[in-house]
Amino acid sequence: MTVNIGIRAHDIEDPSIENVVNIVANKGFSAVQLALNKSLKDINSELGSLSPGFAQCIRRIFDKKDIQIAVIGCYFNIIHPDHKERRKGMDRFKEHLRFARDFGCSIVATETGNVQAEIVYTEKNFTEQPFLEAVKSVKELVEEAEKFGVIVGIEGGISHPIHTPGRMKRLLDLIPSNNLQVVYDPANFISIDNYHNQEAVIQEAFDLFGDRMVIVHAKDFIIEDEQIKMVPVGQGLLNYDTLFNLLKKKKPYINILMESTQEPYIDGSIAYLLNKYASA
Ligand SMILES: O=C(CO)[C@@H](O)[C@@H](O)COP(=O)(O)O
Repeated sequence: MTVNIGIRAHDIEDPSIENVVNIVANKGFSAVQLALNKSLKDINSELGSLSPGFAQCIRRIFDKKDIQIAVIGCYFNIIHPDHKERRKGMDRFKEHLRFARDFGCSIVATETGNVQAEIVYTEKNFTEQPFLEAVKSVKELVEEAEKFGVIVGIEGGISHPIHTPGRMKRLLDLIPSNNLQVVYDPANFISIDNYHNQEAVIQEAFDLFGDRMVIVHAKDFIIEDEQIKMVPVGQGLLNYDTLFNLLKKKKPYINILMESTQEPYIDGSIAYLLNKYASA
């Protein structure tokens, strides 16, 4: 079975988007996660700047090399303590939703923010209030997505209110819309307390929201100074055998997008993923 391996575009360090697309294609990737403000640094993509023409221009660059824009990354703090900042982020994300189709893409993604302005690990994120604020923000984004027939992709992680598979399931149940789906990053649900049982955490994610996974992020982790440290794919402890055994059955051809993996590790990480997927 073909495996759809891609990469986060700004992990390819080149100021020219044309060069980035060439590199992505030459490495055999099929798709990217594209963050406009990170991959198009010399083009204004701030709020109010997008248009079908903008999107089609970018889309044509990727189409030339048959590279899919699988997801548009528009990560922001959806529960930012400064409500002006939060509103700016909400409006910018909604603008991305309006023009996603013109990029040839159906998914715009974000994580669920932080009680602090900066995204840091704090258990204050795990209380009920930040969760309910995250639900309120996601609900508003999903209402916009429903108007344009596109998808809000929510990614979980331990530095956010949606920090466990259980919390992700609660969010999905509280916003019963098919315009809300999951960007599943298994490494993001790994903590210093659960990494010994990572297989159970991965299994729980598939049990609770496997059918709602639309993108998978591939990275890896090690334990350093009693902390989780993200490392390039294949250089850590993430159990890709467990992950791919479940994924291959549940979600054939899903986009698996490498993250936190830059040169000189990219080719080695691709080979690792292809080998693990083939043997799953
Ligand atoms: O997993 C994570 C971060 O935990 C990523 O998906 C997230 O970094 C993507 O955001 P960026 O577009 O790289 O800012």
